[in-house]
Amino acid sequence: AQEQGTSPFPKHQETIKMDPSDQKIFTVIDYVIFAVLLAASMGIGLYYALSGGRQRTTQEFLMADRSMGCLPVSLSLIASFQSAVAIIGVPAEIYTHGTQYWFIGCAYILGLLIPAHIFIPVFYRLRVSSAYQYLELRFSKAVRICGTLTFIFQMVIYMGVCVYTPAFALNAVTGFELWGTVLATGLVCTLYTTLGGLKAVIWTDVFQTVVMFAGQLAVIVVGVQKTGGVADVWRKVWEGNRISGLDLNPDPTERHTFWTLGVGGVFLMLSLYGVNQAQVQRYLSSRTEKEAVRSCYMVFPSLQLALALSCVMGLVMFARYYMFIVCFPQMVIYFVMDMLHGLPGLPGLFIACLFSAALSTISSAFNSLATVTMEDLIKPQYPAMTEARATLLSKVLAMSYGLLCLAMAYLTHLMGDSVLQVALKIFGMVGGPILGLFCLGMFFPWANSIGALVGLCVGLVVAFWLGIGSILTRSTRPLPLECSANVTIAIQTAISLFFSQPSGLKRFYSLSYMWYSGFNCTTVILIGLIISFLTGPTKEEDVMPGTLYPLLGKLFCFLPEHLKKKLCCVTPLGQTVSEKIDLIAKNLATFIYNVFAVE
Ligand SMILES: CC(C)(CO)[C@@H](O)C(=O)NCCC(=O)O
Ligand code: NA
Repeated sequence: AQEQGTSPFPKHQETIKMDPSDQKIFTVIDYVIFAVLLAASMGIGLYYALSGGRQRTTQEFLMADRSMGCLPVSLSLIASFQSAVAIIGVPAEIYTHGTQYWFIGCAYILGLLIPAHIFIPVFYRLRVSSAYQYLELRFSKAVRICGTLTFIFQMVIYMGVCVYTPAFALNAVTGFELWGTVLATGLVCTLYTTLGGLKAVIWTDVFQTVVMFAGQLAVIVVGVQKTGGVADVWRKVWEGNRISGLDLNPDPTERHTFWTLGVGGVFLMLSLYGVNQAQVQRYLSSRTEKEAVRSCYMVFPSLQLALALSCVMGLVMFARYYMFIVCFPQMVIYFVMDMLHGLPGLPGLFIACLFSAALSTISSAFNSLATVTMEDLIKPQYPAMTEARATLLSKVLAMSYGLLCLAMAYLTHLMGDSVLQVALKIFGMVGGPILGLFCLGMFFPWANSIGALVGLCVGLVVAFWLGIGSILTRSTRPLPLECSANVTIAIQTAISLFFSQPSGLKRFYSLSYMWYSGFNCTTVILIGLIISFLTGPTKEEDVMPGTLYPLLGKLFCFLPEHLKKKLCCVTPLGQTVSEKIDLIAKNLATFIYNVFAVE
């Protein structure tokens, strides 16, 4: 064991291990608290399996009967993408690089206003059940399927990272059994998601978000006390240069600046809060459109609070261990255990906080994946399927994705330890092109189906070229694979030689990962528009009403009316036409399903 205060950190990660039985970090109360979290989540699942409509329709299982109020929806919205990755990763980031990352909070303003006033009205008024249904209404079936597959890909990798990260960090510090933890998380989550459907997912999210905040708050309060009070913490982080001013450096390769975080972050937020099925499904499960918009607004303060808590935790941690330059993610867990041991119940609360964060994210992933697989891939093929069958199948799907999640955790394990950057890179590399696809459809009436398809494909290829290139050219990282190290080195050197030759490309690869969403979104829009104009742009009259948002018309509001009409879509999207749109959408959807039923 290490001595406190003097040198808690050795150079090697393995030696930060604490033996739980040796130091008595966990008492009975801690285990009880953790068990209560799991039991309560299971209980909520069971409650919704046995009450209400008893999850006998897909409307209830996947859409929560479209009856949710704005408070549970808003807490559930922040829980979806706030996982243990953020709880561990953000303090580590603040510790190592200072508070610059905090400026991502600026991106929350536009990143939530735009979804609330552009994306939610479009999706809500079309009465879709999956965001990808929009792509079929606007473009074609092929675009819908490609969009769906891309989303599935994104969420499947992401949930592997989510379930693996807390288990790995805990294992490294407290000796918690790694695969036991992964299995427990995956199975508990699969069970309540499969039993209770979206209602259970949303209500467990509410409960878990509260636990998440409580755990972080406990660490901060105890941490500040043990490090000598607020003034002392402030003095140390100030002297340690951890309070960053606004960095206005326009260089796009600079990792974190106001521009990459505050502007690039808006695109990241749009891809998560605007078009990601997990979130769109929550908006659609709201009672009314107004409630959906209100819940989006309510995300703002909660998300700021979540960000503030994790940033402050990083600062307190710095005040405690300022003599060490870098911070491993596992160090955050070490810090927490160092602070909380000897205070029965609190270590358990923090473990519950970590798992709340993880559970609420993967449950959203399971349910949204089941939804898109059902609504976008299966139902259109078998439109005559009975409701009972469809519901059973949805449950089987939710469960299968749960098991797939365990497999993905294993894959993440092979890729080495992954934290904040990995998660945000996934959002940018796969979520960015999806965002581009929706923007292309909503804001550009000329875009056609071929343009959308080619745009998405090119966007994904460029995204992966950029993403993989950046990993391979920055080869200072230690190799994560122990087992087949030789083979890995050989392959890595070969690929990095291929990737790192021209110096212009090197600059391209070093683009800040915070720009990935914006860059990839733009690629899809540009390629989509070019291909659309080459293959014959769609006329505004031919676009299904209600699928367009007159963004260009609003941006160029100063132009004369006839020019605006010629240049861009000016179709109004008022509440008055919404019922008409509803009807057309429904008719068209029925028509499409009937066409496929005949085939
Ligand atoms: C999605 C953001 C950027 C919003 O602040 C944040 O929640 C975050 O950094 N998430 C990291 C991914 C995760 O926690 O799984
Ligand atoms: Na979460």
